[in-house]
Amino acid sequence: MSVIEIHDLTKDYGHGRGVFHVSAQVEKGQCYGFLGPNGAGKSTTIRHLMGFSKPQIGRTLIDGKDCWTYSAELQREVGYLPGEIAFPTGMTGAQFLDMQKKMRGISDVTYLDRLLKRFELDPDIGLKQMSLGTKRKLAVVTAFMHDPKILILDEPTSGLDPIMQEIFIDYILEEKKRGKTIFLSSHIFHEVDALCDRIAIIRDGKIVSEFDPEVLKKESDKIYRVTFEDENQWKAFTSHNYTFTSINKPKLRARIQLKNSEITSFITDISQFHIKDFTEFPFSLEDYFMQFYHEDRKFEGVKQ
Ligand SMILES: Nc1ncnc2c1ncn2[C@@H]1O[C@H](COP(=O)(O)OP(=O)(O)OP(=O)(O)O)[C@@H](O)[C@H]1O
Repeated sequence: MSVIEIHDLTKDYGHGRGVFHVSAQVEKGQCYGFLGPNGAGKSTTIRHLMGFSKPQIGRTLIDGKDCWTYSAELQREVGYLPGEIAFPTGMTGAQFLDMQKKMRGISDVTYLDRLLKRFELDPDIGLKQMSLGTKRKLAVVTAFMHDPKILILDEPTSGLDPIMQEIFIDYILEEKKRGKTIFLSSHIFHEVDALCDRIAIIRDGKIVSEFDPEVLKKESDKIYRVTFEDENQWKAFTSHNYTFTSINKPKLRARIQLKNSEITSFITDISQFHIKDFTEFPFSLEDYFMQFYHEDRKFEGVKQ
């Protein structure tokens, strides 16, 4: 049994909005990422995992329990970091944390103190006076103060500065090592790449690709950029029957995309040319992702 299960989840808000037949499984100790832009359906999926919303079709389960039926129990146990959080006004961060401690029945504050230190959060400030970033840190500490086994994170690092983003990523990696199961949504490639064992790309409420990023990196085509000194050489090269992803005449450059099996013959071919520069572009999750969002603009021709 997987720790987190999404089966055929559908919520149709009309006009093509919502999520449609989404399925995913997350095993114990795994970090699963939902990658997509605003409005793709990430928060809708997460709201169903947290039992805030009832599926029209399909089901979501955590630890084998239906998220809608067992919503109160799961909401207590799971570490949930919402995309946006509205804090009450008229109290300090410390008072808010005290309230949360009581609600959750936490008496041992060792883990909470560790979190406050780690995220450099001074809770003795009024919630109203807190900057957006500080509020975000408070949301993080609140979500994890009970040291939950399962973390559900909606765009976890949005609103954090780059240093805090790194601290957060290191923290999640450590939690993963401690065996926690994590489901996160994001539109930040670096975050997803650094954390996730499996990634689903979501577009218009549907999963359009699901993969293990390590396998994809190994198996994906390679991109090389070749720059020439001489226009005739550039012309001869670009008239070859390769898959060119861009051709730049003013700079006498071309980018080509090769399957692993084509590399040897390419190296033999290219050795006959006078080359000014030869660069391999490593696999990029962003480029892979963009394929699904720019399918109609395959040949851009202007990349440098
Ligand atoms: N309660 C609702 N009623 C109507 N439409 C909704 C509702 N909730 C979400 N939607 C629509 O469903 C689509 C998916 O929204 P969702 O919030 O899941 O996207 P997202 O990928 O999390 O993006 P964002 O980062 O902008 O929240 C959007 O077009 C949104 O406007």
